[in-house]
Amino acid sequence: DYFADRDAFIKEEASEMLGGSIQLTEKEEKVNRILMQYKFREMDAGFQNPRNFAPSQHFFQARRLIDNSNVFKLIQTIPKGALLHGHDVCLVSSDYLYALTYRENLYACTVNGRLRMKFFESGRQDNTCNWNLINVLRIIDPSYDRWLRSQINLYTTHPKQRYPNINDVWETFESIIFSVLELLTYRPVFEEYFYQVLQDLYDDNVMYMDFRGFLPSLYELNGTIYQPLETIRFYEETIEKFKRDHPKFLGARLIYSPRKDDNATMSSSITVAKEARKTNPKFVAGFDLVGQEDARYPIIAYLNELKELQALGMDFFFHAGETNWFDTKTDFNLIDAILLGTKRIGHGYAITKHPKVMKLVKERQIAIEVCPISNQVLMLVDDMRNHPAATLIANGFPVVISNDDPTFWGAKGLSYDFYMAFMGIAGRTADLRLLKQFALNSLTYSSLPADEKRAAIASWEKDWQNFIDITISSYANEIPH
Ligand SMILES: O=c1[nH]cnc2c1ncn2[C@@H]1O[C@H](CO)[C@@H](O)[C@H]1O
Repeated sequence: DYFADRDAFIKEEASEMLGGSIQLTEKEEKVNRILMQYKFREMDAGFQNPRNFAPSQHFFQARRLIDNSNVFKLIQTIPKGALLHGHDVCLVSSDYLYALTYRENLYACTVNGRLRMKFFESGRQDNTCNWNLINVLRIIDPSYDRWLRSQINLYTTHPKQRYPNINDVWETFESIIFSVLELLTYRPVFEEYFYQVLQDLYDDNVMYMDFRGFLPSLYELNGTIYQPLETIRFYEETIEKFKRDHPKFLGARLIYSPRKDDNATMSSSITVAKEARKTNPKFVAGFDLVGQEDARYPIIAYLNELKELQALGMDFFFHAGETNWFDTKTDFNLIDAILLGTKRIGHGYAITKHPKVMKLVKERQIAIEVCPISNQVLMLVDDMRNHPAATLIANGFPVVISNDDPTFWGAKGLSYDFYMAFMGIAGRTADLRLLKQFALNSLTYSSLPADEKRAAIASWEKDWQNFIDITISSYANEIPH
C-alpha cells in the first residue's frame, strides 16, 4: 500500500534527525503539545505570508517578531545547558554596554573617524588622543549619543545598504571591538562586565560557559597595567563571586583565542598560551585562533606553534569553515582542524561541502558550534532556512547552538539563537526532543572534566523536570489533546 510505505519512509527519515532517539515522558508530551501548537501557528502564518516569518528576515527586523513569539517565550524558560561558543568582549546585551558609557571618568576621542573610549583620573589623560569627558560631550552636542550608539553596535535599519559585502560588515565589527576595548578593560568595569555576562546567561537559563577570550591587559586609574596572565585571576574571582551569589551556576572556562596575526604577535600569544596552560590548567580549557577567516592566515600557517602547544597537552577548539568559499584556503581550515584533533568546530559553516570531514566529525563525535544569528549578521546567509546546519540536524550530527557576539547585534542570552535554529533551520515537526538534545549536547560536548560533567548533567536534569512541571501548571488551560 503506497500510503503505508510513504508513512514508513517519513518516519524512518525523521528518526535520523537530531533528537530523534529521545523518548518523551507523558509529562514532556504535554509540554511538547503546547510548544508545537505555537510552532505550527507561527510557521503556518509565515507560510501564508513570509512577512510574518522571522527566520527568513534579517535579525535587525526579525527581533520584534521574535520578542512577540510564544515559541520564543517558552524557549526562554527552557534549561538550555551551556553556552559553548561566545567571545569575551561581545557577550552582554547592547543596553548594558551602552549604560557603561555613563560611568564617571570615561573619556572619548576619535581615531580615523572611529570612537575610542578610556578611563582616566581627572586631569591625567594621556596624550595619545584628544580626550574629552563623554558626559560633557553629551551635553554640548545633542547628537553625540546617537553617534556613540552607532559606534558600539552593528544595528542599522538597512543592513544591506549599510554593509554591501562581508568585508564591510567585518571591518565595522572589528572597529567596534576597538571602540569598546578600553572601556571594558578598566579593571573594575571588566569585573562588573563579566559578572553581567554570567547574569545574562543565568537569566536565560544557561548554567555554564566555555568562552573564547584573548586575555586583554587590564588597567587601573593609577596607571597599573596587568599582564594577560593576570587577567585570568580577575576572571576566576568574578566567576567565584557569581557562583556564591548563584549556587546553581556551574562556572565558566576559557578557550584562549588570540587573533590570527603576524608571526611576532602570534609568537607572544603562544608564549601566553603555554604559560596559561601551565599555571591555570583548570580554567584554561584549550586554544583557538579567531578573526575573519577569509581575511586572515589559515590554521596551517601556524602549524609548528600548534604542534608545540599540542605536545603540552593543549586541547584545540578551532573556528573553521566560517565561510561561503568552497575549495579554498579558508574552508580547508576544516581539514586542518580535524587533522590536529580539534575537540569541537566553531561555526563549521562550510562543512557540508566536505564529505570526509562530515564522516569523521560523526564518527569522532566532534560537536559543531552553530551560531545562526552571527552567520546572518556577518553575512554568510540571509534566510535561516538556507543555513547548512539544516543538513546537520536532519542527519543527527552533534550540533550545539551558540550566540557568538550577541552584544553587537542587539541579542541577549542564548534564546534568540535557539529560536532561529528551532523555527528557521530545523524542520516543521522538529519538537521538544530537538531542544532537549541541543541542551544535552551543550553539556556533553562542553570542556568540563568527566566528574563535573556528570554533576552538570544531573543538575540540568533537575532543572528540566522543574521546567516541565512549571510549564504544565502555568499553561494548564491551554494544553491541546
Ligand atoms: O564569528 C567569529 N569568527 C571569528 N572570530 C570572531 C568571531 N566573533 C568574534 N571573533 C573575534 O573575537 C575577537 C574578540 O575576542 C574579535 O576581535 C574577533 O576577531
